[in-house]
Amino acid sequence: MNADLGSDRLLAPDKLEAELRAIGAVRYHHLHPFHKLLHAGKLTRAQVQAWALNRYYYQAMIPIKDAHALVRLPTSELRREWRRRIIDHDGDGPGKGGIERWLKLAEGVGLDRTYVQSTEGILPGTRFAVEAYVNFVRDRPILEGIASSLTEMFSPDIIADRVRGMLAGYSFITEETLAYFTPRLTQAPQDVDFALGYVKQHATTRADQEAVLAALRFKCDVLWAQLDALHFAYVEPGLIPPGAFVPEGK
Ligand SMILES: O=C(O)c1cc(C(=O)O)c2c(n1)C(=O)C(=O)c1cc(C(=O)O)[nH]c1-2
Repeated sequence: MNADLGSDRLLAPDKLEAELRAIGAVRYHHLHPFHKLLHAGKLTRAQVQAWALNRYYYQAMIPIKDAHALVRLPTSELRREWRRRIIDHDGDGPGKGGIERWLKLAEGVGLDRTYVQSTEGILPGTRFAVEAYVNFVRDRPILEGIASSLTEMFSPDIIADRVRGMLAGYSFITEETLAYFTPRLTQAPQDVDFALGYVKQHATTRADQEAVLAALRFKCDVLWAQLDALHFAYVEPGLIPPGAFVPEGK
């Protein structure tokens, strides 16, 4: 347990940032065994398909989560900033944006677009974890909602590792398939610049700061739980829940 937890002293903003980063170092999903297998080229094509299919649900729900945040931001300036995130994912026209690029990734690993979009085959664990994130941002104070996006502080490193590892490890993966990730390397730092600045400025009591830290821990759990569900169903022990995606040849 954090030794400072009992203290009611306000942390300096940079100390708060350091505490946030310390959470990522021990709880972010780069440490999950499923990601280690994925990035080391050690999964089968079927297991990579299961990952792409389930992760689609996360991607598809991110703009809905961001729309919940948007309505609670009080100024045009703040809403403009948050609106950009929705456009990043939904695009500013048909065939554009992150969700569309994720569908291309899913098709690139051999999945049918309509089946992926239906979300019929996703794991219950994926559905519940992603919904918990959307509901958290809808229901909790906006400061915590913004703080929960701060896992993105840690995503550029894992994305770079993932792209390198998957290109080296799987003959069926091309740079074009992984094109989803390229804009994320600039979008995520831009998201973080704003969200981290907001949190450092608006967490003005120790209780706020603890809530911000708890929000980031919660979000790490959301990401971790999705990979637990994938690992359990498709790696070890390999128990696929009724109704979930069954890869061909399984
Ligand atoms: O590839 C990844 O490991 C990863 C992680 C995260 C994250 O840390 O939540 C996001 C993304 N990717 C991503 O692509 C993305 O659009 C995104 C939005 C958010 C968010 O919480 O608003 N996280 C993430």
